[in-house]
Amino acid sequence: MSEIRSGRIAIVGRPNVGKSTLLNALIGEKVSIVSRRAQTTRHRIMGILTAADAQYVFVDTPGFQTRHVNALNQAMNRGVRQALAEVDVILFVVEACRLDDRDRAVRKLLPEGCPVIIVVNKIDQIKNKAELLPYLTQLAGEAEFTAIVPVSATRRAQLDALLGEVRKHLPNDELLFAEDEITDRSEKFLAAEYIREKLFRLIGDELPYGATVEVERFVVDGELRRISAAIVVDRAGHKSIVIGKGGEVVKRIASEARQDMERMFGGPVFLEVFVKVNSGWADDAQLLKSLGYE
Ligand SMILES: Nc1nc2c(ncn2[C@@H]2O[C@H](COP(=O)(O)OP(=O)(O)OP(=O)(O)O)[C@@H](O)[C@H]2O)c(=O)[nH]1
Repeated sequence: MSEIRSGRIAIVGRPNVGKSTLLNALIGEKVSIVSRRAQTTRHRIMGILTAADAQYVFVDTPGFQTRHVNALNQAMNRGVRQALAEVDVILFVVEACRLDDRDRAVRKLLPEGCPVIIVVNKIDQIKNKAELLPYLTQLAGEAEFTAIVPVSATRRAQLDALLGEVRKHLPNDELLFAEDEITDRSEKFLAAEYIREKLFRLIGDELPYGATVEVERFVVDGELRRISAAIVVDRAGHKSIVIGKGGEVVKRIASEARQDMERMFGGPVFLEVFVKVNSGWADDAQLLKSLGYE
């Protein structure tokens, strides 16, 4: 087996060329979360693909606004270039047989010295493949690149060829992120897990059987995550155990879970935890009664 390589990859291109579709096709629908400890760049990680011989870390590029690219001032352009210069490979996505001024504006933002792979997407739309050749020749004349790879993101065609090309430019000979630093679970799922874990740790044996955690609200507000969660118990008597004297227990659960979340999500968290009695039983009893059962 060939040695493992890893590195950071940015996907850029004008709106609608298929960047999101391509990312999803490459990494699947899963969103990987990386613990704060493992974060080393100022890029946000969009997804991680760990294959047998390579780990591809896809990052977004802050400030890369191709929509208003003509209005960008020099300083902003410099910022974008700097951010892009920190990645190891850039995928510059264009649409098969289409190249306009917006593509050219994006191309101008690409930093020198970083390998650029031109990804010609949507080749499934080209009926006559002969059309592709003059287009590729035109592209080759207009942009600096290390490779051109035609693909179809929606049909998942040529993606292995693309990854093979990317791999050649990944600089590290070890994983950027170890298995235990990455999770495919959503942040919402993890939020519930953290609360559940504190609940078990702080109440332990006294924990009422059947207590569950439901995240009722998870809103990302800039850097801040606003989370409301309910600890649901079966009986009113259980509620007071979870709340504790003067709310002591639930406050501690919330505070410790919040610290874990901030570490994992890499930003401030506003966490509200309340305790709720599942009225399901009562409702069922009421229903049975109304139907004539006791
Ligand atoms: N036929 C075809 N359509 C595609 C392909 N890839 C993406 N599309 C379509 O192109 C449209 C735009 O795709 P997106 O992935 O949203 O494009 P984007 O570049 O992320 O767009 P922005 O978020 O606006 O920058 C969608 O309707 C996709 O279904 C492809 O390989 N073939």
